[in-house]
Amino acid sequence: MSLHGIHKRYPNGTEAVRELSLEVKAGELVVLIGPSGCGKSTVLRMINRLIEPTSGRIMLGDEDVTDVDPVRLRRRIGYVIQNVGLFPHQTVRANVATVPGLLRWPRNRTRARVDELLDLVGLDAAQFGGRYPHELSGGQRQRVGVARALAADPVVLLMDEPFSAVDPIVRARLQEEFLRLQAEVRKTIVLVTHDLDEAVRLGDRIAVLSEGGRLQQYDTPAALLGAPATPFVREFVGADRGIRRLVVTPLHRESLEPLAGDAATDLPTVPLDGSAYDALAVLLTSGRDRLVVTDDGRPVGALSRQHLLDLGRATG
Ligand SMILES: Nc1ncnc2c1ncn2[C@@H]1O[C@H](COP(=O)(O)OP(=O)(O)OP(=O)(O)O)[C@@H](O)[C@H]1O
Repeated sequence: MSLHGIHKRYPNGTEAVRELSLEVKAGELVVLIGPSGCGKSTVLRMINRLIEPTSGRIMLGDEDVTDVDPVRLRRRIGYVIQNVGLFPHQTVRANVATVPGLLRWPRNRTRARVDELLDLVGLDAAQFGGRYPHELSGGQRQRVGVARALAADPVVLLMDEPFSAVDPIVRARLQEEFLRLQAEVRKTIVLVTHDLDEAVRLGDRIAVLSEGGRLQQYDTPAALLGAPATPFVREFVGADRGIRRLVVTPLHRESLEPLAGDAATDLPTVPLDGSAYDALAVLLTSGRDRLVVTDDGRPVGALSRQHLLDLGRATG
């Protein structure tokens, strides 16, 4: 999908997006981030034409979305928003079945798809399928929202602050689950957030926008944190970017310290396929100074708190 010089001027004269071009590769998760009012939601809603661009083109494959009937377009583009927007008087199953219903799928195909999706987002269909939204927790509602957006196998998924209405612990879990889900479905996703940690954790690439939808940098999380392209980005990613960079720093076998008898102790462990940030989190929550790194359950090396903090400094 690609945006070509899109521009939005609202009737009151606000230039929400002056001119933005962006290419999103198939199967890639791109995060739009920037200060409040910089035009993130406007960009997202132009993609599914809840808002009409004043000028510019948005291409989905080789089709210009401004040539497509907006209602049909929205059936091909999943949309997840902050407070989910589930239909309150419909059950979980009926909510997830919304788009297949509009597309007039046969009943048994819809039913199978709904059960498959509830399973995919970690909700037991037998237990939750018949409930109404008010009978769910915030995190469960959010999962139903994601299942509903994926129901008709959309080409693109748009997500506007999808995890911000839940508390930080639930949010972290939803983010984890969502990463696993995305590894399975590999959708082209554009996600808006104002949370840099979320952007770094979820994004394949991050687009940092400043006022008027101006693109300051479009890069991988590691590149963005390691080499901010403009003073605006440097300011935006902030002084603690060394710590944030740990999120995208893998635990290389070569960077571990030798075990030296640690394996026989009760030190906390972290798997080798975790990040340096996971390791630091384990240390900080356990209050220990050292941990053991495991591969397939077997100890392969150790890491000290100091070593991890040095890693953050060296890469920041
Ligand atoms: N319907 C509208 N009419 C006029 N101006 C609008 C309208 N919607 C948004 N704006 C203005 O357009 C600009 C961009 O708004 P937008 O909601 O896209 O920003 P955002 O980056 O998503 O903000 P936030 O992070 O606060 O949600 C803001 O200055 C906003 O006041």
